[in-house]
Amino acid sequence: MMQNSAKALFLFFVFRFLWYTNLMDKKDIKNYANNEYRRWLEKSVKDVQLQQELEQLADNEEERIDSFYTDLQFGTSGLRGIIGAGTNRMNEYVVRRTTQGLADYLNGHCSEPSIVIAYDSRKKSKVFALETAKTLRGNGIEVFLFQEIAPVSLLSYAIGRLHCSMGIMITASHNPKIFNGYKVYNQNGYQIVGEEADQISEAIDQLDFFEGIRVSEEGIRFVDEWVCDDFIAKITSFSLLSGQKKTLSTLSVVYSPLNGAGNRYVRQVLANIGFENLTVVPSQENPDENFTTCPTPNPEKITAYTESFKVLDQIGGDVIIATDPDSDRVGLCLLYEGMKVLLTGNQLGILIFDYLCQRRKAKPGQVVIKSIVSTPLIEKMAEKYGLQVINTLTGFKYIGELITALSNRGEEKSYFFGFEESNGYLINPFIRDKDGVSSAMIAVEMAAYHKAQGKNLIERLQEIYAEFGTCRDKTRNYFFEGPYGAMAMKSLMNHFRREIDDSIGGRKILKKRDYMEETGLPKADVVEFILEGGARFIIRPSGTEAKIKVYLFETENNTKLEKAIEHIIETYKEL
Ligand SMILES: O=P(O)(O)OC[C@H]1O[C@H](O)[C@H](O)[C@@H](O)[C@@H]1O
Repeated sequence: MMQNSAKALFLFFVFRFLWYTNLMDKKDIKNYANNEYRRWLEKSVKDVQLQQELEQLADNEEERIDSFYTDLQFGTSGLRGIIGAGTNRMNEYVVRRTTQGLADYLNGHCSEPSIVIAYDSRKKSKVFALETAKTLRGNGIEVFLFQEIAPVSLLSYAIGRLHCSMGIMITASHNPKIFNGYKVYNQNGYQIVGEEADQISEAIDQLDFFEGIRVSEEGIRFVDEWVCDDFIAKITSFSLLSGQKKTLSTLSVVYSPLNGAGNRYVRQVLANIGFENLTVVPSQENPDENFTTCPTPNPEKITAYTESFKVLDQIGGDVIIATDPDSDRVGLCLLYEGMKVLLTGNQLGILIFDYLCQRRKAKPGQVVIKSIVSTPLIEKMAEKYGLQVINTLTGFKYIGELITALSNRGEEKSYFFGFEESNGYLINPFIRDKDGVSSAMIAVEMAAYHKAQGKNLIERLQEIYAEFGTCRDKTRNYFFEGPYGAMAMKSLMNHFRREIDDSIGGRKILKKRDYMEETGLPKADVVEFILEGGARFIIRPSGTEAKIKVYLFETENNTKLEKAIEHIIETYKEL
């Protein structure tokens, strides 16, 4: 007879096959989830807390199904899920199983593996970091654990400085407080991709949540303070205005770390370059796992700036800078003609790129790396300076991968800038993920530099549009939650892939690119449309949240196209 865990594993693979081939119906999903739920109830009799959480799901079918219909999978940026009981949730069991799989992989590939672990200010981040550390120790892996919350970029940096084989960051980045997550970095400091990610996922899939996990509390080492100081000094060294107090003093900045890890680092770096007019938003200065005053701590969203606006109104000031809880994203708002304007991630990317081109002599042939969903205006700007642009799929890990390839060829110096429309920037290749700390520094310098010349950032942006052509960008998000939402998203993507060919929103389709076919990039569930009149849009399911994302690029404001796309999407929501 098949052992229980082997049987569960077998059923899981059958389920996974049916799910991916879209052969499951709602009844299958329900049955699978309910079986798994019952198994968790049986297996966790000794865990009082888990039993209580599971009992709460007994009368809540929707939540129960969503918690158990699948396992959390590595997406754009690691595992990410709602905190709670279940295979599709972030909890101690999921964290230990993931870590055990990672340990199995690493022990099979490395002779003396070591891992550095960081975490942000979220609910359970420290608990999950400790569980991760114990599971690694149980597998004989050397562990360095940060003693305090740390930005993603510091983790990426620490991997190299401590000569580790990998790094793990416990965070759900900019998501609301109910989420947490688990990002895995390789020895080069970027998040796992391709075959390595597949092999790690396979190692995890082999495991049960309750058996075969080895833990030990012995021998966890902490990361020394010098690593943090070293990181701050390194970032300071990339300043392009350091010590130019006359220019820097023209600007007044309000900064919000959005209750996350950026506070200490952004402040220190700005102090180091001699920037003094900084006011930190008091209610968002210290860690707050509830994100009480910024329920969605995402610098892409105007609502993340509500508290900053109050401070700006009190003290005056020119610019607001915000970094998200793991401090890999940065956003910028400014006062323009009496209004508070939030720059899009693309606009901020364009401005930083422009500033770097002006201040750091670009050498022809140097490389700018951006995702396919980030503004194409960069290509026109790059042409002027003789820079080469490389496009990647969404996920800064692909930018990290390309930088590493450059570095392996001894061409690291040819890296100029990397960016994604989702407010992710990297001005120097010393780390391999987007960095909110150095980006905050450069954004402040850039605003001061233009202000000293009598210009604000909107005026500079208009000059850029005048030179290279206007490119309006809009990113729209459409949420499809739960297992049936995931099925609807699959059908919706198939609709755009197969049914939309001639025109949309009154615009003729000139070219359509399906990234599931050969494009030179890894296959991905993305479809791109190039339309007459210079418009273009891309549609894809998010790899970090349960939503469809549409990225529009147009020369003029065209709501007809947006409405037509939206109409199709809304139809699928009702399925
Ligand atoms: O569009 P998504 O799959 O949700 O990803 C949006 C962004 O999420 C995270 O911030 C990743 O680190 C980025 O690389 C990615 O661009």
